[in-house]
Amino acid sequence: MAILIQQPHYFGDEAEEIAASNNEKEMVLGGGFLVPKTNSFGHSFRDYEAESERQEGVQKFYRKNHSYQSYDFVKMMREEYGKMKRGEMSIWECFEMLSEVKDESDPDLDDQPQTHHLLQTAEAIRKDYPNQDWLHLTALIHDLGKVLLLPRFGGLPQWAVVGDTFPVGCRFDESIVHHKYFKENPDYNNPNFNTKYGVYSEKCGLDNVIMSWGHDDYMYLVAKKNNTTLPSASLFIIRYHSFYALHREGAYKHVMNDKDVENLKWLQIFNKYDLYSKSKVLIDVEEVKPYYLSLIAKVRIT
Ligand SMILES: O[C@H]1[C@H](O)[C@@H](O)[C@H](O)[C@@H](O)[C@H]1O
Ligand SMILES: [Fe+2]
Ligand SMILES: [Fe+2]
Repeated sequence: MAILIQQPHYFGDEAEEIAASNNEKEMVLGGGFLVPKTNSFGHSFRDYEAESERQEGVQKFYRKNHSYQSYDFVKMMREEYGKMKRGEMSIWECFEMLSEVKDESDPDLDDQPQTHHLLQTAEAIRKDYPNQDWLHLTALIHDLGKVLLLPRFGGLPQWAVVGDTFPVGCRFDESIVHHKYFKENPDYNNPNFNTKYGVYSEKCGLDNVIMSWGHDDYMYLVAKKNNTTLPSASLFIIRYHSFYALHREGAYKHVMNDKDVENLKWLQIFNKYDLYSKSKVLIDVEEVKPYYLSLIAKVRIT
């Protein structure tokens, strides 16, 4: 899969301005994207304690995820999957493969295929930011890394593909969902890895921080390997969209550099659409396909 697209035009302060005007819009009913109060099960979004038909499965998922995602495990996966020897395909082909993919980590989604989630995110963000076509494409592809669950990509278990992500090699922040399960992680009691900075240093930049392995980092590696010309904000969104401890809770800011701070603004905009567009309202793929194909047409397949 190759991703080569024209560099979008946007200015440093634009994210801030857009975010500010969008917040205003949210106050006005009927204008802009409205954040729903509840998910399709009638609970608040991302309520990991709420009793629901999803709760037990999600909890089991995080127990495994937090126990097995260690520094050594991630290093090994990055090395292996960085080789990119799983074949070539177009973005749309890859998108279609996600119709077979379900995400067991998500308390807000039932068993609807991931293709719906991608279209819901992309269409919601497109309505509010009609001129930022790079954001539309970013939304359409941000979860494509979940193909790792499919046999062709190694059929990885859910705990190694989905769920929130977090840095390894330093202390697991308390704000991470189901933090208690980290006690079973081999790094938890390792003095090299369980301090505030661990193997990192102040403002070293997220680029130098190793994140738990999953669909975010994989898709980022794919984009990089193909010498994508997507803007750095887009790559940042793809790579850190599951890093809720950072973009929602404000943890790990001490390792961010100035560029990260800039890109985080776009990620925080994107996150509202990624999270709150999850609903039972389905989008007609055939209707919107030509638009997304036109975006992908700016993309050269190698
Ligand atoms: O359950 C969800 C889902 O797997 C998303 O794709 C991921 O980005 C979220 O952070 C995670 O919590
Ligand atoms: Fe995701
Ligand atoms: Fe998503």
